[in-house]
This record gives sequence, C-alpha cells and structure tokens, in this order.
Amino acid sequence: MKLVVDANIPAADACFGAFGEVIKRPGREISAEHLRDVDALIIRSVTPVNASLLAESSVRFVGTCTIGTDHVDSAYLAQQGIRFANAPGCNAEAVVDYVLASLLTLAERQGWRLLDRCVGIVGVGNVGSRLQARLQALGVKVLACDPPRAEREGVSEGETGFASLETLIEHCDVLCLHTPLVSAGPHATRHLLNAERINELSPGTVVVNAGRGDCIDGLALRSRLAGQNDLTAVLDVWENEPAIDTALHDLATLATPHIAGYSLDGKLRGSLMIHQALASHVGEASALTLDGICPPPALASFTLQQALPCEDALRLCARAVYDVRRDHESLTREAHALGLAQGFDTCRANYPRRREFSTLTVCLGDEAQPLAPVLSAAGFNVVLA
Ligand SMILES: NC(=O)c1ccc[n+]([C@@H]2O[C@H](COP(=O)([O-])OP(=O)(O)OC[C@H]3O[C@@H](n4cnc5c(N)ncnc54)[C@H](O)[C@@H]3O)[C@@H](O)[C@H]2O)c1
Ligand SMILES: O=C(O)[C@H](O)[C@H](O)COP(=O)(O)O
Repeated sequence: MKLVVDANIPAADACFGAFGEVIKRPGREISAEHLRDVDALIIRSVTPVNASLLAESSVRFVGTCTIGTDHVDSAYLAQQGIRFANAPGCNAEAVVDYVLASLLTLAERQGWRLLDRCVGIVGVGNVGSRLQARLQALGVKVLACDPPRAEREGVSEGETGFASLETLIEHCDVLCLHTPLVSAGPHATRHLLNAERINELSPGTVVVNAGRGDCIDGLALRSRLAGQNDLTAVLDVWENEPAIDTALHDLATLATPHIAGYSLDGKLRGSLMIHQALASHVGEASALTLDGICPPPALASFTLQQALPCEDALRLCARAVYDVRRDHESLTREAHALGLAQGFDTCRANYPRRREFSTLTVCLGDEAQPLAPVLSAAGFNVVLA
C-alpha cells in the first residue's frame, strides 16, 4: 500500500509505516498529481478533499486526524465508495485547556475573577460539553446553546438547560464558540455570530472562537473592535487561514494560529484513531496504544505548599503546563519577521511540545489542601502530600 501523509502529523511512521510506503507532504501542498497511484490519504484540516483532488486517483481511504471535517466533501467520498474517517474528540481536552488558560489570563489582566463570570457555550459537543463540565465543577455559571442537540434530544429551551443564542448574548460575560462549520441547512453556522448579533453584545463581553473562523463575521467583529473597542476577542480560528485579516489580528487581545487543540496528546490521539480506522479498513488487528506512542510529560508533578487564592493557584498550575501568552507572542513575532500568513503556518509547523492539564499531578502540602477541589475540577491530578 502507498500512503500520502501530511508532514505535520506526529508519529506518522509509528501509526502508518506498517501499512506500506509513507510519503510525507506539507498538507497545503497535497495535489491531485501526488495521489495518482496512492491507496490512502492521511491528512489534517488544511487539505481540501474533493472531486478535483481525487477524481484521477486510486485512493480508497481518507483519514483526517482532526475533529473538524469541513475540509472534506464526505458526500463525494461516500458516492465513490471511498472510506472516510475523522477523529472525534481527539483534541477536545486541549481546546478546553486553551479556553481556561485564556480566561485565566484575561481575568488577571482585566481584574475580574473567572469564578464570578457567566460563560455561554455555543456548540455543546465533544469540546463544549467538556468545557461545560470543567466550568461547572469550578462553580462557574454556564449557559449552553445547541439547537441541533436540543432537537435531537427532543427538548425545548429551558427544559434541560439549553438556551437560545440570543439568551446567551443577553446574559453572558463570556461567549465561547465551539461549533463546526456548517454552510447550509436549518442550523448553518457560517457567520452564526453575524453583524446584528455582534452589535447586541454588551460592552465588556469576551468572545472566544476556537471552533471555525467562518462561524464569526470577521469584518463585523473587526468594525465593533475598531469602532467601540468595548469587547475582548480571543481568536484561535480565522476566516481565510493562513492569510488572515491583519487588522482583526491586531485588535484581538489573544490571537493564536489555530492551535487550541495542539496538545501532543490530542494530536497523537488523532493519529492513533486514524491508524485504527485504517487497520479496520484493511482488516488488520491493531495493538498500538496511546501509551506506546506518547512520551511522559517533561513536568509530571510539583508540590504546592502555600494556601494561594483559588484563581492564583489555577493560573500557576495552568501556566506550568500551558501558557497561552507564549502562542500569542510567537504569532506576533513570526508575523513581524515573515508576514502574517507565513508566520501563521510557521508557528503551527514548529509548535512546541505541549501537554494537557491532566498530565500534571499537583501535590498539595498541608496549607494548600483546601485547593484540592478547585484544581481537580480544572483537570489536574491532585494528591495530598
Ligand atoms: N481550534 C481548534 O484547534 C479546534 C480543535 C478541535 C475542534 N475544533 C472545531 O470545533 C468544532 C467542535 O468540535 P467538537 O469536537 O465539539 O464537535 P462535535 O461535533 O462533538 O460538537 C459540535 C456541536 O456543535 C453543535 N452545533 C452544530 N450547529 C450548531 C449551531 N448552529 N448552534 C449551536 N450548536 C451547534 C452540534 O450539535 C454539536 O453538539 C469542530 O467541528 C472543529 O471545527 C477546533
Ligand atoms: O478540527 C480539529 O481537530 C482542529 O481544528 C485541529 O486542531 C486542526 O489541526 P490542523 O489540521 O490545523 O493541524
């Protein structure tokens, strides 16, 4: 078997080498001519897969080591009998870490407490529901909006905690978007946050987008930020990546290059899930495990002796694992050196090794032991020293 694999996929040899010859190519450069005599295509989200890529190819399996699937014309693949797999949930914990790290950083800069905020979550799937669980465990008030889920589960607004987007806009201090990009249909998400809704946001609202860039009307957000300068934007995803809007980039308080899900754990889970799907496609058993391909974390544990205020302790532990300010600064730095589009992809290609909150064990000395519930709610392992 011959496989073309995005060069940005970690553990590609361990996950795909046993199936045959692995040819690595930059994801944005994979083209029809690379696929003529290829059996399997293993990608991430930057390779559009459609008839024009595959019509002349012998590809029978397409696997994307990502949650999102908007880059793949799955109807075309189904019609051609080409097996398709994605990696649901693979990096969901990493995205939740990103959102918590971002909110804790904003809280410190702007002088508020995360634990006092009301957070709206739009899209309560693998990412949104994990975010909801961690925030609620911390005692943060959460409003959740997911009309497709409400419909599937046969519930109406208010009945089981789902609320409308308008309710979230009216009541939330923070609005987090975790929706997929859906272009058509009753629950389309393209420009879900449109000019009208952006204008309805109360001054001071924090908008976080770690779903897909096109779920927000970037021009409308840019004009509210440039005109009134009364919102805070945390943007990980953008319209037209990597050639994103420079003015919007400059106006965002935290601007990162689509790396919310870029924990090593999340990426390796994605590779492993597609390895398993390919093994099942070719009828082979697989013995590969995450532990087999994932190294131990550089910082596995530390001891906290002091009875710090809750949010200071949360920030300290979060930053010991992942400091979102580093990603914001490296995008700014690379954009200066290379221009925004090239800087965006350079940051992604050279992304430093990042682990998830759950890889850190925090040992609490006597005085710090009251912090156990809050640290464990945020996703850290906690032991009493
Ligand atoms: N920034 C990143 O690095 C990163 C990482 C992972 C995922 N993502 C993006 O986040 C999206 C969500 O990930 P997930 O794993 O939670 O996906 P998921 O499919 O598990 O959940 C998506 C949820 O959104 C809901 N939804 C769909 N249309 C909606 C609408 N109009 N309004 C409100 N809710 C709606 C769905 O019902 C579903 O519950 C992915 O599709 C992907 O595009 C981004
Ligand atoms: O859909 C996903 O899983 C995420 O957006 C993922 O982080 C995308 O990673 P990329 O394809 O940009 O490497």
